[in-house]
Amino acid sequence: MVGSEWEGVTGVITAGGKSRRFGSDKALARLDGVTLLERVAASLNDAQRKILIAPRGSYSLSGWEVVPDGRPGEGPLAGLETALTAAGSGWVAFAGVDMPRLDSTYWEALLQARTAEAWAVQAIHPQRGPQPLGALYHAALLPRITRLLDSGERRLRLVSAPEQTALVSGLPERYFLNVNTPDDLT
Ligand SMILES: Nc1nc2c(ncn2[C@@H]2O[C@H](COP(=O)(O)OP(=O)(O)OP(=O)(O)O)[C@@H](O)[C@H]2O)c(=O)[nH]1
Ligand SMILES: [Mg+2]
Repeated sequence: MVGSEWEGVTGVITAGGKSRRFGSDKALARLDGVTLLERVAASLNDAQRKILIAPRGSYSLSGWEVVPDGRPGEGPLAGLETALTAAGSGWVAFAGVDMPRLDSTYWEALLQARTAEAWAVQAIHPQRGPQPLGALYHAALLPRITRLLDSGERRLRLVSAPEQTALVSGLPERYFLNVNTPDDLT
């Protein structure tokens, strides 16, 4: 059945950042006339449930539940903790607002790479390596993430142990566009 890999998958966009380097809210910046937030949301359109981690009232995105950060301002690792708590079970497809070239084909490649042992699935950028945003995470990771955060850790790339992370290589480089400054959009 077409799209069945999305069964039980929660699409999540983490959008609680301050866009300090961009200089204005990058979620609302446009690429080809469409906001970065709407572009990422479109890539996750086939997810069964859709959750936006952001302050209440900050964005309106039809069909998406808004869940505010449990630890506001503590970064995307904390955003993922909130997301996995809200999802409750199964897999979360976890995107940043600033990845406007993702599409459903990208996510489906990751969904197909899930294994029984893996609690995370990440794409490998040819130079930058495994990408912790634009990745899949299983709700079983929640205790580990809470432990990391409680111990003061904030680095998203430590989210999953390497032996529990399935990696996908060979995806087109355009998918990895990550908008941090206005120059990244030109
Ligand atoms: N939920 C949540 N998401 C966050 C938080 N901090 C960053 N993010 C998101 O994580 C993704 C990548 O983060 P960054 O590129 O550092 O974005 P940012 O923090 O807004 O930008 P800078 O201020 O320039 O670092 C973006 O989608 C951000 O919105 C946070 O505290 N909570
Ligand atoms: Mg940041």
